[in-house]
Order: sequence, then structure tokens, then C-alpha cells
Amino acid sequence: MVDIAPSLLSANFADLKSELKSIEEAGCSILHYDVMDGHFVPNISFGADILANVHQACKMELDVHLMISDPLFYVDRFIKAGASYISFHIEAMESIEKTRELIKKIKDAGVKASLAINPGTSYEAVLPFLDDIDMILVMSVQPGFGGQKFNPVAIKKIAALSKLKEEKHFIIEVDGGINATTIQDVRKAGCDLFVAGSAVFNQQDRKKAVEALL
Ligand SMILES: O=C(CO)[C@@H](O)[C@H](O)COP(=O)(O)O
Ligand SMILES: [Fe+2]
Repeated sequence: MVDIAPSLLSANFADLKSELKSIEEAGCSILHYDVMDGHFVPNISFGADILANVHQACKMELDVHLMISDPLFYVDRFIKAGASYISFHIEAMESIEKTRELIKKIKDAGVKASLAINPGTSYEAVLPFLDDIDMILVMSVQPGFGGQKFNPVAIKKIAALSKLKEEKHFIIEVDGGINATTIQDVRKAGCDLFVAGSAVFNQQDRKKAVEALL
């Protein structure tokens, strides 16, 4: 699997319906949805109510990236709003037990569970959970904002995790600073799903932008 997940964070929020249509018409089947709480990250984006509207307005799978401090408390709302994937940050969790509890809660609801790691977090942090998760989200920027520069620290982590993929059955997603140049080494390292915000939504022709990445 190799797929592009445009990040809605870089869209024009006053024109959401046609923004969604433009990426569906570009052939995208998955949309990345960045939830920021102004606490875990120094920015505020959108929550579960807007996700429910987006779910009604398009057919794409919704890849929810929770950059929030208490994901265990808020996760039900995103499940109910139509998430297909839910990523939460390992840095936001207080213990291994709570992390396991949240993974189980997501999977019991029939949603794919994913652990996200910041650029400063070792890939080894996710190893205890590999039997249970569906995806690992490797951040290639410090979370909080779109349009930042790609941090190559993600490449080594993806290469290391990629070696474990066949045995453990998860996919790898990369997020931050992905463009037609940076995507190349990440793809070679074994990444499956590529988030692209500014590289897609800052281009007039969305189809061309997605094709350039693929
Ligand atoms: O989670 C985040 C940022 O915290 C991302 O999903 C960005 O929204 C990706 O945007 P680009 O770096 O591709 O512009
Ligand atoms: Fe994201």
C-alpha cells in the first residue's frame, strides 16, 4: 500500500465542501484530520462536531490525528463522528496500562488504532504495542502547525519499524513536511501512508499535486 492522505489543516475552512470535493476528485480515499487542543500543542484546530460534518460531506476514510492531552477522555466523540483511524500520541499518555486501554477502546469500536511519535521520541517506545496497533504515525515535524520543514530523523525510525511490519501487521504513516522531494527517502524506508497538507492544498490543481507525490 502507498497512499496520500491530504491534511485538512491546510484547506480553506470557509469553503470546506469544495475543498473536500477537490481532493476526492483527485482520487484520494483518505483524509487526514488534525485535532489540536492548545495544550498538548500550541495551536487550536477543530474537534469532533466538524468531523461529523466532514463525514457527512464526503466518502473518504477519516484519519484522525489527536494532538490532545487527554485522548482517553475525548476519544468516544471522534469514534462517534465517523473516524476510520485514530492516532494518539504516546507522549500524551501517563502509563503503559492507559495506552493499552485506549488502543482497546478504539479497536473495540471497530476503528483502526494508531500510535503517534514526536521527532524526539524513539521508535522503541511503540515496540510494546506492536501486536495490538494497526498503524504507527511517525512525525517528521514537531506537531502543532502545517507547512513546516521535514525533519529527516523520521527516516531512520521508519526504516527500523519497517523491518517489523511483516511479522506484526501494522502500517506506517509519516506526517510533516512531505513534498515531491522529501517523500522519496521516506518511501524507500518502507512508509505506506503519507500525510501532505501544504503540498496538496497550496496548489490550485489538487490532482496534479497528488500525482506529483505518488
Ligand atoms: O499533524 C500535523 C502538524 O502537526 C500535520 O498533519 C500537518 O498538517 C501536515 O502539514 P504539512 O507539513 O504537510 O504542510
Ligand atoms: Fe497530522
